[in-house]
Amino acid sequence: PSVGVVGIPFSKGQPRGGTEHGPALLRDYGIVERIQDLGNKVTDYGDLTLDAVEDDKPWNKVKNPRTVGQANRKVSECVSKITRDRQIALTLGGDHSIAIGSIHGHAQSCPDLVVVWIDAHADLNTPLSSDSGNIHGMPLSFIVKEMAPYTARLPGFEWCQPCISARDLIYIGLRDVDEAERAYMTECGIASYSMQEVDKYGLPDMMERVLKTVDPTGKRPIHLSFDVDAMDPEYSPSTGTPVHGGLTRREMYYIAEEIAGTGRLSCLDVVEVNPSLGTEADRKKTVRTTVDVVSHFFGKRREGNVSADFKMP
Ligand SMILES: N[C@@H](CCCCC(O)O)C(=O)O
Ligand SMILES: [Mn+2]
Ligand SMILES: [Mn+2]
Ligand SMILES: [Mn+2]
Repeated sequence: PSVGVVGIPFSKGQPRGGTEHGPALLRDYGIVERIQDLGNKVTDYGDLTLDAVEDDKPWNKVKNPRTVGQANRKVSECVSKITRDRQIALTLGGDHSIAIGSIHGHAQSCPDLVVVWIDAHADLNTPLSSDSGNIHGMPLSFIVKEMAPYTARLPGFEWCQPCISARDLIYIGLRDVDEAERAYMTECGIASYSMQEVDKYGLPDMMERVLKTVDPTGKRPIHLSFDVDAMDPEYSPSTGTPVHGGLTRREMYYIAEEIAGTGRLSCLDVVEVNPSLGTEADRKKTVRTTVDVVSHFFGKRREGNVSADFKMP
């Protein structure tokens, strides 16, 4: 399959500088080459140029609304173009607010997409429910149609219409959900497989349930939004909001190989790698694990791979 990679050097959805260096670090550790070496045809579109909006006053507690809105409009245009050209989009973040543009753009060319959100957090706060005011904790409230009554219209988001139904979204890995987010999920009927369900069902049964729930016909394009903080901090320490008791490297490999096996991965977000956090060893561990996991989303199989042009020796 052909893959379009775009770097989204962005950090204004949260207060810890450093996620803007995520794309460069992932590239330095060979994320593009690893995907190419698996036989994928890869086009690297480079990094988006994202500017801060002058005098971007908070909206209530919400920080950098215009800057985040403007950036996501660009993300949407870019992802829309990549997916319209029938390429799998790979967006390298950047904080998780970039998923607003990524899902919006993907939905322009694949309106029947489903979203699998792999994260320790629900990222479903609204501008009024958020305690932190960090938009990386709110992306899905701008995207899920049933959330519209609760989501205030922010300056900079005039372009953004919600584009998926609650039944087209499913979570994996939740273990740090705010009260309002839990209430919204119940109200809207959003399905979730938290770490409790991961342990209760085990991955094989859980992944079957996830895909059956969100895509029973097994035909719909998959938007996989992967927040590296879904993994246990043991594997991905350099991230802004780490939470203990997360997914292991093996568990992420399994999930990635099952998603890849559907042949319907249509956009992958890889977000919240923050090279500025932790020790040099933490940074190396985080980016190496992330690149390894991403290779399994793009065809790497632990049973072994044989390239198309392999000649039996
Ligand atoms: N729920 C917290 C933490 C959000 C973490 C965001 C990450 O998952 O992208 C908040 O709203 O600030
Ligand atoms: Mn997130
Ligand atoms: Mn998270
Ligand atoms: Mn731990």
